[in-house]
Order: sequence, then structure tokens, then C-alpha cells
Amino acid sequence: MRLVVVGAAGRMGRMLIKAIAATEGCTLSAAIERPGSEALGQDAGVLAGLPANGVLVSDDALAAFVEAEGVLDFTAPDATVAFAGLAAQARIVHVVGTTGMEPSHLARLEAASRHAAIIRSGNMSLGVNLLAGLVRKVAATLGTDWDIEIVEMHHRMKVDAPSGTAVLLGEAAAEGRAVPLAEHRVASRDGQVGARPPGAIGFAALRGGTVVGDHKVIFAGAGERLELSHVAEDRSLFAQGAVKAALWGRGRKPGLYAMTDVLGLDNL
Ligand SMILES: NC(=O)C1=CN([C@@H]2O[C@H](COP(=O)(O)OP(=O)(O)OC[C@H]3O[C@@H](n4cnc5c(N)ncnc54)[C@H](OP(=O)(O)O)[C@@H]3O)[C@@H](O)[C@H]2O)C=CC1
Ligand SMILES: O=C(O)C1=N[C@H](C(=O)O)C[C@H](O)C1
Repeated sequence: MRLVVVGAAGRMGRMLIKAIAATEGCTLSAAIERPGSEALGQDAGVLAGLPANGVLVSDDALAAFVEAEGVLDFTAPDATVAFAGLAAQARIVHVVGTTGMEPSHLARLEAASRHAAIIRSGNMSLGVNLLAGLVRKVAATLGTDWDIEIVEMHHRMKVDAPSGTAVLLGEAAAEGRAVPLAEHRVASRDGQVGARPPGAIGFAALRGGTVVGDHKVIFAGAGERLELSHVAEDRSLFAQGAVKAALWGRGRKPGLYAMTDVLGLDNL
């Protein structure tokens, strides 16, 4: 499968280039960065710490997409929406790992998914998608007298909060309770915030060092606590998940898919 990596010089972009090189049946057909990027013209293999592969980083996404079968996109919300439009035009699979999306971005992805398969997830790992299923079940089992708090920690360079994974886990908890997350989400507390609203789903985001991604969902009841957690030790697992998603999406009809579809966990 011929794959394009957008945001090729980023932390995840470099991992994606390596994951493609390590996957039989996949080739890197282009590596894209934004106009003006210092990475333009560099060899994508060398950029990722591999031997040169002859693919030079370019800023011409549409020209790259029309020659490819899929695009792996871990960039930023505005960029992802623009790439979704181009991937729809080229009718290629679009794997979206970008987090920090607002409802307006999601609406644009939904529109693009009428023309091409989009697989989007705030976390491409098996462990987190399994955890989401467990969270949904536990939230459905316990009553709202059990408070739900989600704590995440990431490296100091992360720009969005709460993390996409924390939101995914919050959505799973809300689904378990059969309520909309937007009406119960409490994502910041500072000063005299008052007592915890009943039914709230709280988020706390920690940032520091080089932490790849830690998530904990706490169910706090009267006199006891249940904690479910996941630790990502290496971001290569997200890249491997993204390549797996692209292969799964090849030949799939247009639509918006999740990583749980790819992993066969949609019934969990
Ligand atoms: N779903 C998942 O499993 C995971 C998701 N992520 C998410 O992926 C995203 C990227 O993370 P990370 O790699 O750490 O971030 P980085 O900032 O290291 O990488 C993002 C890259 O995208 C580039 N970029 C931004 N806008 C454009 C554009 N318009 N055209 C081309 N390239 C562009 C950036 O360039 P520049 O520096 O010039 O802006 C940068 O090189 C984040 O949203 C993060 O949360 C991360 C890990 C796993
Ligand atoms: O920015 C990151 O690094 C990560 N982002 C994703 C998120 O926002 O949840 C996934 C992973 O935790 C790493």
C-alpha cells in the first residue's frame, strides 16, 4: 500500500516513516511538511533515522495524495481538516491521529468521510481501545454515586489538553452512563469552584519531561476506589496502529471509522 506521511518531521511523523519501512506490503510514497518547513527537501528516511530512501520531503500534498492509496496524519486540527478535503478529492484512506479537535473540525471530517474512508482515533493502541471498552462497562455498572475522574500525563511539548485519549475515555464513560459527555465534562478547576456537580466526568492534565502517555480512569465511591490505567512506553505503538488502520481501510467504503472497528473491539 502506497502511503503518504503528513507532518513527516514531527515526533509521530518520524515514527510513521519507520513503521511503514518495517511493514511488509507498505511503501512510503511521499512525506509532506508545511510550506517553509526546514525539513523540505530532506530525505525522509534520514529524517526518521533510517538509511536514505530517496523520498524527499515536499509541501505539495495534493500531488502526493493522487499518487497514493492512504495518508497517515498526526499533525494539528486545522491541517488535518485541510488534508481531509484533499484525501477526499483523491479518494484515498485517511488515518487521523491528530487530537485537540473542536466540534467544527469534526464536522468537516464527517463531511469529507462521505467521499473516502477516514479512520480517526485519539489513540491507536490496542491497550487504550480495550481500556475504553472496560470503562464503558464499569460506568454502566456503577451508579452516579461513583464519581469519575480521568487523569493524564504527557511530555512537556504536548499542545492540547485534555489529551485525545482522555476525551476518548471520557466519551466511553459517558456512553456507559447513557449521557452526553459535553453536558457533564469538567476539564478545569482553579479557585473556589464549589462542590463537585453530581454526575460530573472530571479531567486533569499533567505535563512534564518526556512522558509518552499515561492515563488513569478513577471511579471514586464511598470508602472505595476503582482505578483503570494504561501506560504507553513507546510512541512506535501508535505508529504501528496507524499503519494497521490504513491497511484495514484499503478498499473500505467511504465513512468515518474508529480504531475499535479496525481492532474488532466494537462490541466490547
Ligand atoms: N492518536 C494517537 O494515537 C496519537 C496522537 N497524537 C497526536 O498527533 C499530533 C501530532 O503529535 P506530535 O507528532 O507529537 O507533534 P509534532 O508537533 O511533533 O508534529 C506535528 C507535525 O505536523 C506538522 N504540521 C503542522 N501543520 C502542518 C501542515 N499544515 N502541513 C504539514 N505539516 C504540518 C508540524 O510542523 P510544524 O512543527 O512546522 O508546525 C509537525 O512537524 C497531536 O495532535 C498528538 O496529540 C500523538 C501520538 C499518538
Ligand atoms: O501528543 C501525544 O504525545 C499523544 N497524544 C495522544 C492524545 O492526545 O491522547 C495519544 C498519546 O497519548 C500521545
